[in-house]
Amino acid sequence: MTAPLTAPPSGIRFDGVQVAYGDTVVLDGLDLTVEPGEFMALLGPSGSGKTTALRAVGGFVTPRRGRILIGGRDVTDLPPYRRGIGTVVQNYALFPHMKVADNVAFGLKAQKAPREEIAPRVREALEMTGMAGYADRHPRELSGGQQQRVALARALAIRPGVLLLDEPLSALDATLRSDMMGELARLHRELPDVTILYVTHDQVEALTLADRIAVMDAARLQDCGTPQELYRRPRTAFTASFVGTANLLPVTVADGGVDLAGQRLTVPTGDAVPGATATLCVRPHLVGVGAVPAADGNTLRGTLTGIQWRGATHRLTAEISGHRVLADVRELREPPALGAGIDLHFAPGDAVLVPAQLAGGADV
Ligand SMILES: Nc1ncnc2c1ncn2[C@@H]1O[C@H](COP(=O)(O)OP(=O)(O)OP(=O)(O)O)[C@@H](O)[C@H]1O
Repeated sequence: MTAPLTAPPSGIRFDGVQVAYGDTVVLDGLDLTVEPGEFMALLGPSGSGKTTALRAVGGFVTPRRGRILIGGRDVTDLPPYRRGIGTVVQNYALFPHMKVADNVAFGLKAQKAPREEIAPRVREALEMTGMAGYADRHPRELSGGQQQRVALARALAIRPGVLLLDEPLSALDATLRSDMMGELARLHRELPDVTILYVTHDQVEALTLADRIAVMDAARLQDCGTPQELYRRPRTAFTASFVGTANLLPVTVADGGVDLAGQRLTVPTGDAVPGATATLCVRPHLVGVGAVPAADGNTLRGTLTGIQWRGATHRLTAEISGHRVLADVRELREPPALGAGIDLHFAPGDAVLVPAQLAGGADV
């Protein structure tokens, strides 16, 4: 009987980490703490520095400045194999000439694990990933999803304190991806001491799986919080549009609200200074159709410019004072005609004011 897959709890700390290639800084002073056992997603557009951050933890790139700590220990100068890390990348990177069991045993052998421990730990890792029946196959005899499970088993076999996952689902089709998301959520529950750093540009994966999301853009950390915090209370227009869909409207702060193209809207303004420009963020599913009394919310008058039937919902696009506003509403029995006047409304508490961004508009 082998001990279950466990690892000493070890969080990750990025301490002012800067990575550059030649003159180009691709990770700029990253400060971020991933708590022991936490599932942290690094979310951001292509080229934002997510993979570089992950590779810095793995020891595959060397920071020009700053330190990386794992479990409180400075590992910046340690080679990858001495960091106690399991890694899974997008295209599996299995050895094609080796059987599944040998692929999974690879890290254990490299670590010079005692011979008698290898077979049981390979079995255990294959069981955890639902691949126990495939030990004698070659990777080419497996589907993409199965190969990805083997790659996960290989990473888990060394009982890592930290698991690095770089776009592990992006090569899979939609159904498999959804199944694998369920599997990863289960593994996270079953391995509560393993700290997971998960790189993705897919907000659904990040929102579904992560305990917290670090939002990256242009080599910098833009925001970090729980999925709910980032979705409900984004701190920047970038976060609002990258984590979920957002209506982003350019406004001027006024007393007790904001002005949108001359119309006063009642919204919480926090410590924003009257007269300052800002961006108002309202999620499309929090926008309703019809006018409401001023005491109940804000009414926006405009013209319907688009209507999309999405099964259970309709997505309406309206032009309001020259700005595009989306409303996701329950399927309408009698949808209004394109070009017709339309009133939309939202509750003051459903709007969030963020610093002004240059280009407004919803991101679909
Ligand atoms: N070995 C390298 N040499 C030079 N530039 C590199 C190298 N690796 C990455 N870069 C550059 O660093 C920047 C950040 O790359 P990185 O892979 O971290 O981004 P990413 O957010 O993970 O993007 P993606 O989602 O496309 O993988 C990019 O502009 C990329 O072109």
